[in-house]
Amino acid sequence: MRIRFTKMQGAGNDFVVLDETQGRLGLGAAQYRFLADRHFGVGADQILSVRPAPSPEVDFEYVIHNADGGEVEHCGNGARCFVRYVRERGLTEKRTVRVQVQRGVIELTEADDGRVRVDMGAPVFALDQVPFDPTGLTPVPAGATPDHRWQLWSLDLQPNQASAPASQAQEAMVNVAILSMGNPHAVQLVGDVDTAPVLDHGPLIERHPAFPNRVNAGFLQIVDRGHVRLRVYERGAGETLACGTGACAAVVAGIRIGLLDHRVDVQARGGQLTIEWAGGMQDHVFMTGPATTVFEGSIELPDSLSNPA
Ligand SMILES: N[C@H](CCC[C@H](N)C(=O)O)C(=O)O
Repeated sequence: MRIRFTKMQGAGNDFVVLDETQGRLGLGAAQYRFLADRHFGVGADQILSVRPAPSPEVDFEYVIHNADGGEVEHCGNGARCFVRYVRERGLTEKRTVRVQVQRGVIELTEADDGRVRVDMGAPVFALDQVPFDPTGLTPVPAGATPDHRWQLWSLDLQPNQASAPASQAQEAMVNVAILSMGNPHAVQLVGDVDTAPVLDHGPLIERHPAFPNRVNAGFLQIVDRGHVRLRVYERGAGETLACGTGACAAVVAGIRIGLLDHRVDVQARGGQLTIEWAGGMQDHVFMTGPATTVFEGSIELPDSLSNPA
């Protein structure tokens, strides 16, 4: 089957976007993995599907699959590309678009300067909704350091000696803040993102048994109360050049710990995002950033992929 696609990126987080407004393509995990494959397919961190509104309250449905083929609840950088896509293709004239995602409804607005502002919804801190199972884990004592005003958890990163190469088989204890932006995040403070063990510890955190649905692992460097640097080892995709929900989770964690103001510029490896959160448990998080169409194309999906994965 040959399908058409649009390649897009938001701060370097890249996507294959599929127009399913005229009907479903009926793709499965193996076909999403193929599209995301940077050698045999198109190459992307996530695959975004644009679908018709499932109810009169919204304008579209937005479905996200990670590079590993798994469907996920939310994608912030993808949301900005979504609104750029539907406006560029004339699928809507609206400047503010309401979109149904797995976690609920989000509002996307294309600003005059070409950036896109997304209402990312409220963060979720209830551990069972992340989900996160603290059984057997050690809570970091609140006040352990002057800036720890929020419960962090110590994770024991026992690499699987059998699979981890000797260079990576380092035991480690990391203190993480746990929250959800619709998708799960574990954020830790580091002194320098450039030297943080993102590729060593990222996979160990992603698959830590305390996260029944796995987790996105954020490495947050505080520059000052209005500026941070961030790297994210994403669930189902590995380290990406930017992670929108990860930027939201990291800034929310920094504000709750008492280290950040309510509007923060986040410098990711692929670009800059601006995150705003007033700090109330019901307050929504707002993200502003770029969205770019890179190219359009078509690709033949091998018939062998159509068999159930
Ligand atoms: N890897 C994420 C989904 C994509 C999130 C990220 N690309 C963003 O911009 O928010 C997860 O499994 O929850």
